[in-house]
Amino acid sequence: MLSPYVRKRSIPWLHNCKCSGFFLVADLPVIKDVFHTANVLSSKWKRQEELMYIILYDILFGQEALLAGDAEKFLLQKKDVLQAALAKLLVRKKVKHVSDLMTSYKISDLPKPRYARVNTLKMDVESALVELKKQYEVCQDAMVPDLLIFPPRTDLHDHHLVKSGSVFLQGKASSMVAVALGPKPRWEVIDACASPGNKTVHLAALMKGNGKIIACELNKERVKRLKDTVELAGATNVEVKHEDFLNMSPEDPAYSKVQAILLDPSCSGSGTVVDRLDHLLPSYTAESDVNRLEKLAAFQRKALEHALSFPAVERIVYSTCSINQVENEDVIKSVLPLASSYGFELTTIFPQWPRRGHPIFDGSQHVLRTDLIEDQEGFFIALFVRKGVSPPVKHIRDAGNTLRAVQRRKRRKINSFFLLRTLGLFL
Ligand SMILES: C[S@@+](CC[C@H](N)C(=O)[O-])C[C@H]1O[C@@H](n2cnc3c(N)ncnc32)[C@H](O)[C@@H]1O
Repeated sequence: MLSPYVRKRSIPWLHNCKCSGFFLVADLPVIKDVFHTANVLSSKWKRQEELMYIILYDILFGQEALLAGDAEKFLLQKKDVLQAALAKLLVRKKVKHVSDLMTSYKISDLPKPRYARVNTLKMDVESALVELKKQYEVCQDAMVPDLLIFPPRTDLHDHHLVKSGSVFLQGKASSMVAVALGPKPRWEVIDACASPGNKTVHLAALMKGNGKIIACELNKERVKRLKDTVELAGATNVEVKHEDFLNMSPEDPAYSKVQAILLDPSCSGSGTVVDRLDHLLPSYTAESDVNRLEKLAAFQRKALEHALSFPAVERIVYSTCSINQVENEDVIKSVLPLASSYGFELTTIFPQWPRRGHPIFDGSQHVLRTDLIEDQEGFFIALFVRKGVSPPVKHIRDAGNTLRAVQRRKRRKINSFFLLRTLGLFL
């Protein structure tokens, strides 16, 4: 059953929620500040923090008549102090009405929701919702259909659906990548830098377990992790390869039917919270950071150019969990001429998403960014779609061979001419 404070408020992530009612989260900073200012909670009541929040909400803004238990009685006795604290808060935030209080809080102050993706290879979204609603307040994301949104701080780690691989704990930005690629069920797809495999198994689910996914991973230890994820997800259409993606030849007949590539290469991870502590490491220097970024960007560019050269590929999605332009827009900009020569164009993904790429090249609005603070992860996603016809690799090779043969014949003719002339001189 939903709690009495269920309401949908005008905060960004709830706009992405398919359901109509939701939690109090938008009011939570106000409630917390009132408690902090009033300083009325003994340690006994502090241990029941969440309950206190609900009751205080009802005392200040809700249905006081419904309050009956001990905790309610305790807070009702403190009503004057709590109302005075609220009045102080209005003065401090320089607003007149309680309704204006919310807007005085920065979005980054608001608690953030949790996400989990339903592995549709094992369970459909409806059944997952029914099962999870027994314990949690949950709704479906409006942009990524197999993604579920939970209230902040929901802990699903030990839930049986997570342990059995029916639900994966995957963030929204990360879940947008495979959806952006949009593979069809019978396609052949390469996941170029695959481990730990969250996007690999998402691809498998989107392809309904059909077709084939070649999941490539360079690092031996991480190959094991990838295999575990694939097994947990029950993704039987995945072939795991311990290989350097750059060594997978586009001319190899084994890849002649590959229609899509997901390229999520190693990156600085600056869009994830953990990486923001990098600068505290003893080895950190600004210079080492620049060198590291340059090396990463060089690899990312090379890998993207390599992906573009597969002859039958129609769609390539490039993503990073980095907020650095050098790993994102700069990489895309640098491959645009090559992409265009192969017939690829950047194509808009999730047009309803407001945060687009930095405007450093024509078409930067096609790519998207997610914000580290507001969206919890700083991701970058770009999609190339082949619109024109590119000469298959074999033809490029044949054309190259023909050119070289013509040049050889020309050289032979010239040599023969000089030979004859020289001979003529002597004859
Ligand atoms: C950002 S992680 C991929 C995360 C993965 N896509 C997911 O969503 O679970 C990048 C992975 O690429 C692997 N990698 C780096 N260079 C590679 C290469 N040349 N070929 C294949 N894999 C590579 C790394 O070992 C790492 O596991």
